[in-house]
Amino acid sequence: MTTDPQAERPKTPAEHGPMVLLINEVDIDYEVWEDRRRGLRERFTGMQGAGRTVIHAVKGASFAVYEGESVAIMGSNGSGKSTILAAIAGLLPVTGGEIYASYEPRLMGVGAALLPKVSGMRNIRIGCLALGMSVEQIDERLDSIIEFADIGEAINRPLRSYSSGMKARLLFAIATSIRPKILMIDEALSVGDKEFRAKSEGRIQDMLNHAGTLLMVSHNMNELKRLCTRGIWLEEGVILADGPLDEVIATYTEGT
Ligand SMILES: Nc1ncnc2c1ncn2[C@@H]1O[C@H](COP(=O)(O)OP(=O)(O)OP(=O)(O)O)[C@@H](O)[C@H]1O
Repeated sequence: MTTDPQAERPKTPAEHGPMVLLINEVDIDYEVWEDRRRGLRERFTGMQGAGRTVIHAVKGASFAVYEGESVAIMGSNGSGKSTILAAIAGLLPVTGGEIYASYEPRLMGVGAALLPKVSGMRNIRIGCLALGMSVEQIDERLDSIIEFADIGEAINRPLRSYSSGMKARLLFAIATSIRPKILMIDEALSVGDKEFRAKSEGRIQDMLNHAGTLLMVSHNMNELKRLCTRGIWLEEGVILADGPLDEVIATYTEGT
């Protein structure tokens, strides 16, 4: 296991294919305006106002992922896990470093961008178009997506009327309707019920059996153990450990 972020990354296990993702010395900052008013005097004299703050969410992160790998990303709240996945998906710019991907990574998160006022059915069409499917391909797959989501009549209701679990079912059904080469899951499975989790884990295993690659953020260690073989521990935006999942979980559990 590598504990020094500067040290050499773990070697490619023989059973894995070529490198599909390279994260090289990546920094990601957020700029926020915070309210620094501290009292009446400051408020009336205007001496103190809102101030610009930069949050360094990810600091010098480097790792490579190989075809067929399933990587768990763990760490405390606010350690930068979602930020790094969003940057890999191209939803956030990096402040420094580079991200290279051989295929377009597909991100599934509970907050993923579907349209709240539009029905589940129309959201399927919109989501599939965004994945690059043709209208004919969507028509072909529509029934199986609806069947996998399995949310009954709710499929005709606007998305904003869905529970978080119903939304996750629909998102997962869309995101995996064409077997993705690189799938990233950000906590999205944990909101589903037992039956949904079992079904989606089956689909993920199938994807991994077909040389797909998985990056998964979860606070549920059992879920990570079922699906992943490698772990990356991120804390305050810095990678503290990267290696076989059991070892990284042990180090993480001891260290928190
Ligand atoms: N949109 C944003 N604007 C400003 N700061 C943000 C934004 N999103 C996240 N952050 C900050 O970036 C840091 C990393 O947040 P991130 O959401 O990546 O953490 P996380 O590891 O996914 O946390 P959690 O386990 O709670 O989901 C935190 O300090 C957070 O406050």
